[in-house]
Amino acid sequence: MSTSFSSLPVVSLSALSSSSPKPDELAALSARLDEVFSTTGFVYLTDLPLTFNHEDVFGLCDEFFGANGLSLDQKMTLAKKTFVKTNKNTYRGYFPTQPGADNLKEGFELGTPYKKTTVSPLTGPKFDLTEPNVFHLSHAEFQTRCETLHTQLQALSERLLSLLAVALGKPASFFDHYLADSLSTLRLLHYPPISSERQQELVCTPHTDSGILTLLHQDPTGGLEVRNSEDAWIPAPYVPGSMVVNIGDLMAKVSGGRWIATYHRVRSTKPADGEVKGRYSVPFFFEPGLNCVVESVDGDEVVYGEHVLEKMKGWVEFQDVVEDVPEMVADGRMVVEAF
Ligand SMILES: O=C(O)CCC(=O)C(=O)O
Ligand SMILES: [Fe+2]
Repeated sequence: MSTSFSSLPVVSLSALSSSSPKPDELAALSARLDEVFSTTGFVYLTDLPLTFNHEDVFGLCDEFFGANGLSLDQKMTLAKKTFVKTNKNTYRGYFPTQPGADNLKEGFELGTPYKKTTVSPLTGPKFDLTEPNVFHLSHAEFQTRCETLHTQLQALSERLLSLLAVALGKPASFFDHYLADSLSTLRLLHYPPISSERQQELVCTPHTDSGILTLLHQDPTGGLEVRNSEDAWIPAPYVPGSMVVNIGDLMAKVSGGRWIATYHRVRSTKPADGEVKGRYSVPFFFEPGLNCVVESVDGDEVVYGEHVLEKMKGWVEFQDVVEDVPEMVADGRMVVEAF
């Protein structure tokens, strides 16, 4: 049950760093994650089993969006089809800031770096959620680092999921079928500094995340806020060395409402004098494969690809391309509504 928390809990993952983790430490970690996801839905995780520190992660943002990063023309060669009709990529790649939009951010998204061999019968070639990643030609080494970070965050998600399975009283392997052909997305985000003529309070409007788990790196700028059970917005400031991890809508349903998909938002912070960078954040959205049957503890089920296509109809960056979706998921939509 959501509580009137006034700060986010901090949980150490040091138990995962050992090559042979102690069973009692893993059991304690599983119980602690269950507790925080049942009460706040959000947690800072520290002692992360990643080879990337914050400097490495935000270095990727700087290489893409920073003063010495890609020009707007270069970024637009990677833009999704909604923004550049002649581009082929619909799901992965760049999205620019939208004039007049509530969410004032640009982003670059990549998926699991696997080589796909078949087109999904669910979406067909016209709208392909398993399309390859796109990178700028001069970015070979950047590509390797982005894809390695994706792989490490996927591996960490897998370990968190097995701890969460145990918390639900299921075998540690309960969520393993989520891992086949996973659609997980790594998103590099840049919130440009707000110009004085556009004093906008919110740069990312209140929402819950739609999927399973989100693992977020945020830079020291601050501005992330999380809503408690009394509808108060609680600041979630930068904690060095941590990631903010939260439950998505689908995982809340999988757990039968035991875990909470908590509303969150980002407020603009006043730029320091001479500040031109803005804010960087890097969410990793753990997502199952397109054909994965996601079953809740109450026995409801949905095919993940149908869930995500349904959600995309409400997302601004897919408005053009999702026109084709109703025919493609005609049967699946009924299942989604039931779930
Ligand atoms: O930028 C952030 O700190 C949060 C971003 C977010 O909530 C999202 O992309 O879903
Ligand atoms: Fe979010």
